[in-house]
Parts: sequence; C-alpha cells; structure tokens
Amino acid sequence: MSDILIVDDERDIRELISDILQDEGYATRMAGNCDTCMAEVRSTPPALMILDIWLKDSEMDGIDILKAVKRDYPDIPIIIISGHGNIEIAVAAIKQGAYDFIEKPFNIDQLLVVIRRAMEASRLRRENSALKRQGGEASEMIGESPAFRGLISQLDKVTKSNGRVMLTGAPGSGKELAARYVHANSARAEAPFVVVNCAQIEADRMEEVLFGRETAERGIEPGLLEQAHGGVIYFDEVADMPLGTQSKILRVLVDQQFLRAGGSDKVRVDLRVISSTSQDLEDAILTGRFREELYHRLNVVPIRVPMLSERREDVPLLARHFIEVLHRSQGLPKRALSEEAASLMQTLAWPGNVRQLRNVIERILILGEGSGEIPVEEVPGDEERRGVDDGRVVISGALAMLPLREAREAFEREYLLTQINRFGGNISKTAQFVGMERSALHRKLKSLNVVTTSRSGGRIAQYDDMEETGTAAE
Ligand SMILES: Nc1ncnc2c1ncn2[C@@H]1O[C@H](COP(=O)(O)OP(=O)(O)OP(=O)(O)O)[C@@H](O)[C@H]1O
Repeated sequence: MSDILIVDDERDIRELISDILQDEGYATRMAGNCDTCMAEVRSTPPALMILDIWLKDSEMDGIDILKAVKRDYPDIPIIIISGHGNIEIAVAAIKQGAYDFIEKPFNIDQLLVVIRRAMEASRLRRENSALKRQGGEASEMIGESPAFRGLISQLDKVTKSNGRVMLTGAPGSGKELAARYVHANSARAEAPFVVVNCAQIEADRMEEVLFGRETAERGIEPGLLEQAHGGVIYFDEVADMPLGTQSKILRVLVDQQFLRAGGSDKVRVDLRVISSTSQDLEDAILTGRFREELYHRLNVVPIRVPMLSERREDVPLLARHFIEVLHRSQGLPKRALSEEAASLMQTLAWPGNVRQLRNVIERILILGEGSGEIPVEEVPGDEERRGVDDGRVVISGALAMLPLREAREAFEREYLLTQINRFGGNISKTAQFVGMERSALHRKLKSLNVVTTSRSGGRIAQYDDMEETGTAAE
C-alpha cells in the first residue's frame, strides 16, 4: 500500500500537500505534531513520509522524529521539508538517514519528482536487499589526487602500530572507510571491527551497549567493547558521546579493564581504538562538552580526511567506481559516464562529500533512461548550482549589484578557480581547457590576484600580497 504520511504543523500546508498527492493517486495521512506522527507510524508504517523539520509546539523536533522513525523503521523513506537557507540542518537530516530534502518555498512538481524517486529507490532496495545481504560491498578506497595519496600514506604509517588514531573530516568524507582500511591492513585484520555510533545510541543506553550486562535471568550479555576483543573499536562521531560515558571510557583506556552493568568480575579486553569526528573537538572541550583528558588519550595520531571538494580530480574515478559497485551489489545498470557529465560533477559543491556522490550515482542509475552513456543532463544539480541553463548564466544577487568591470573580474576569478581545482592545480591542462596560452593564463591569474601553490598539493589559495608569496607556480 503506497500511502504517504505528511507531517507538518501548519494545517494549510499539510492539507494542500495532501490534496495534491491525492489528485496524483496517492493515499495520504496527516499529522500535525510528533505524538500523532509516531502513533500513525506505529499503527501502520507508511510507504513514505514527508516531514517538516521545524515543528512548533511539539516535544520532539523533526530531527528527533527522523531519528526515532529511522531507528525502528529504517526502510521508510523520509523527505524533509526545510526552511530556505537551512542547508546545514538538511545535510544533518540526510546524515541521519533522510532520503532527500526540499527547501521552502518549493514547487509541487519538484516534490512529486522526489517522491517518485524515493518510492522507486525504496522498491529497488527491497528487491535487492537479498542480493546485498549475500555480497556486501567492497570497501576499497579509491583516489589518485595528491590529497588522497597524502591520506593513504598517513594511514599506511599507522597500520603497523597500535596507536590510537583520531580521524577528523566532514560528514561523508570517508572516515569510517579510512578506519576500516587501517584495520584491514593491520595485524588485527582477522579480528573484529566494531562500530560504536555515538550519535545514534541513546545516552541512557550507551553504557550498557558498550560494557554489556550481567543478569540472573539472561546471564552475560557482552557489550561492544567485548565483542571487539582482539580487533578495532571505532567510535564514530565521538563528540556525541555523553559526558558520563566519556569518563567511563577514559577509565577503561587507563585501566584496560571494566565491569559489565550488574556484574562484579572485571573484564579485560585487548583493543585498538580509532575515533572520528566531524566537529571541532577543541571547541567541544572549551564549551565543556568533551573531556580534555579523553581527547588527549584518543588523539595520539590525528589524521584529517580531506573533503571531496579538496580532491576534485577523484570525482570521475569515484563516480565510475560507484557505478561498478552498485552494479555488482544491487544489479543496477552498468552505464558509462560521459566526459561532460564527469566534468560537471567535478564542479559541483558536494557538501555531503563522497557519500553524496554515491547517492547521486545511485539516483542516476535508478531513474535514468536506458543503458547508454550517462549524459550531462542526467546529473542532478539545481540551476543555481549549475549556474548555466541553456547557455544562459544565472546572475546571483551579489553579482548583479556590481559594475560590469568588477562583475567580470569576479566571474573570471570564480570560473578560473573552479577550472584549476578541477584539474588538480595543473595550469597546463587548465590553460588547454579554457583555451588560453599557459603564459597568458598565468598573467590573468596574477591580475586577478589568484595564485596556485605547490605546497598544498595542488590546492588553490588566494593571497593579497603577491610579492611575499612569489609568482604563480604549478
Ligand atoms: N576513497 C573512497 N573510495 C571509495 N568509496 C569511498 C571513499 N571514501 C568514502 N567512500 C564511500 O562513501 C561513503 C561514506 O563514507 P564513510 O561512511 O566512510 O564516511 P564518514 O566520513 O565516516 O561519514 P560520517 O561522518 O557521516 O560517518 C561510504 O559508502 C564509503 O564507502
């Protein structure tokens, strides 16, 4: 039964959406607050949910509802409606498992497209879940860019030791994969790799989940620390660990032993600890959310995982890798990626990093027409992000307020920075693409106050003082 649950505190909006969806042939239900919403979900799980992230007069906000539904009903696709400009909340929602988000004000066609995609993706996922269960996905790390090679060489150095590693980086950038890489290439490879999802385990259950428990009726129920014995325990989003649990973990790291809840015998475990965070832990320490001593214990070897926008050269490689992986694991069509589509993908912002790229590829393969090469038109990206529609450039507010000369310079600077980034800082390739002589491009960059640095591995920096930093170099 394909019914849709619409959760919005504004009656007019939920009724409007409901009417339109009914006209499109969907059955709908509505909820104006979190209690009604949870009661509806529990009585009959809907095929899809549309959820306003801001609910007034509700005990839980939209993100809490999202978490609760995803925890108990992970297969219900949830589309988030967020206010304009709430991109961070929307990204957080995607991270918590939302299928997609649309910003208010939205047009109804947009919403219908997203609903159709979500329904289709969910159907395919159900059909392919058996396949997925059998195979699992290869956890190969892909990349060739200088930033990526730098990461791999740091990871290779820590595989031989037992040192505690702290991986920092934006959501979806590949921190967990990096931790798995360290595990797989270490002497502990045959022992377990256990993930502790600090943001998703409820605070009052955290200790039982980590330390396990002992009761007369059920005997010993080992926690995650015990399950990881001999291998690696990975604390994902460690900043979200409750303060009380932080103290207990600190004690385990010092004593190398702990008690199960309700137990009296000390348990000894041999573990390697790898942690990750996408938040600024030093800031969390300053504001009292994270224990400094634990930070120093966990942060023996800090390694930063670069954002996808810092390694745009890897975008086509990753895109093709995901086409192959999704073909193998989910039976999606194995299509070639056109050069134009790959180039456009290299210029997009990717706030959700590699995970977002993977989702985009999955979406293209599910929705795309036929099995031929993926054309540029199938790459999603709203016109603002893409900037160009049928050869017309969209002028944003700020640019429109500048005199022509300054607007042209601003455009040239952004355009050239994007191109240089795409080509990994290689000026010759950039010059060839933009159709300029190499030396003319250098002069142009200099006049726009843009220099490229070799020190940062092909990344681009802007400097005010050209004399101090020298001339542009590849
Ligand atoms: N270099 C890479 N090569 C291939 N796949 C990658 C690479 N980096 C990340 N991925 C894939 O991208 C997705 C997100 O990666 P991962 O879960 O490791 O990110 P994360 O930084 O731990 O995210 P979060 O902070 O949200 O937990 C996964 O499907 C992962 O397999």
